[in-house]
Amino acid sequence: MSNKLINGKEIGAQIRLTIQKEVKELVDQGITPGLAVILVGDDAASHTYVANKEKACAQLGIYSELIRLPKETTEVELLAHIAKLNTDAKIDGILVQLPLPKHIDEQHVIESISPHKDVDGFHPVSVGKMLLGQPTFLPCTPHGVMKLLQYSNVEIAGKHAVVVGRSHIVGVPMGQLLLQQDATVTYCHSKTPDLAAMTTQADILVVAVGRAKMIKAEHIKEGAVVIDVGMNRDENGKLCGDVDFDDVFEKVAAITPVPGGVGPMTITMLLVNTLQSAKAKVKLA
Ligand SMILES: Nc1nc2c(c(=O)[nH]1)N[C@@H](CN(C=O)c1ccc(C(=O)N[C@@H](CCC(=O)O)C(=O)O)cc1)CN2
Repeated sequence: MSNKLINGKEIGAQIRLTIQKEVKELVDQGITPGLAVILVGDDAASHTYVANKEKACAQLGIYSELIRLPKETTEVELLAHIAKLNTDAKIDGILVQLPLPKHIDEQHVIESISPHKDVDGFHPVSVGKMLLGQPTFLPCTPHGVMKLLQYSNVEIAGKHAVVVGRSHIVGVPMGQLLLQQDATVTYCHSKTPDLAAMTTQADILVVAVGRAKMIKAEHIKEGAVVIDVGMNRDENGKLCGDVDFDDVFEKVAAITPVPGGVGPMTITMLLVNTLQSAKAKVKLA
């Protein structure tokens, strides 16, 4: 494999070994970290991600509970499940798989999760603490990207990082975490008039927009590090990122592939957060 590739599977596996060891230490003290995942509806991709989360928990010795609910589930019914999990001593982390069916208010659901069990890092309390640089649950995908950069020895301080995309889940926290590591950060989005003029200034380019292969060689500065958060299907139904991998490859210093880049790190960081939550419970007791 080319040394230009930032391999999320390998880096994730290294981190998972550490988690496994720490989980065992907790279990030896009589505490088993527990994660509850709620899946509403029948989105095929969500089913895959949730199955992968369950498998990863089982491999690392984390207790997991999957609550599958039909797509007709009302918001009130969903909130009742969350209320129970909020006070369930076996559960350290609660994750509601997104996206939710349209009739359910996502933000309302996120805000109903106890901040102590918010292993997704989406609750306003977690977001506020993250912005202030205080210890909290960091959102899994941006946190995973930071780990990829760290494990790949990519220097961040003093570099120009350009984030394309401004979702609350990825783009916005991504820029903040890079800023906290002393990058100069530029956000780009659908209203940015000349995208290439911005992205060609990036030493580190993070793309999280959900549009297959939209970033081409013309958007890249020679020697840039490119992180592709996209997860799309191309015209042949093959999984691909937001970056046209083949088009940019010659120009970049390093790049994450899709699959095998950021995706596996999202699940790894969920396990990190679940462990962190279980450890915090021990400290409180
Ligand atoms: N509550 C949440 N919902 C969603 C999140 C999230 O962080 N919290 N993120 C995404 C989906 N996601 C995790 O839930 C996720 C996406 C992709 C992968 C992954 O490992 N992808 C593989 C390819 C998998 C495949 O073959 O389809 C890869 O990139 O190698 C993991 C997790 C939206 N919802």
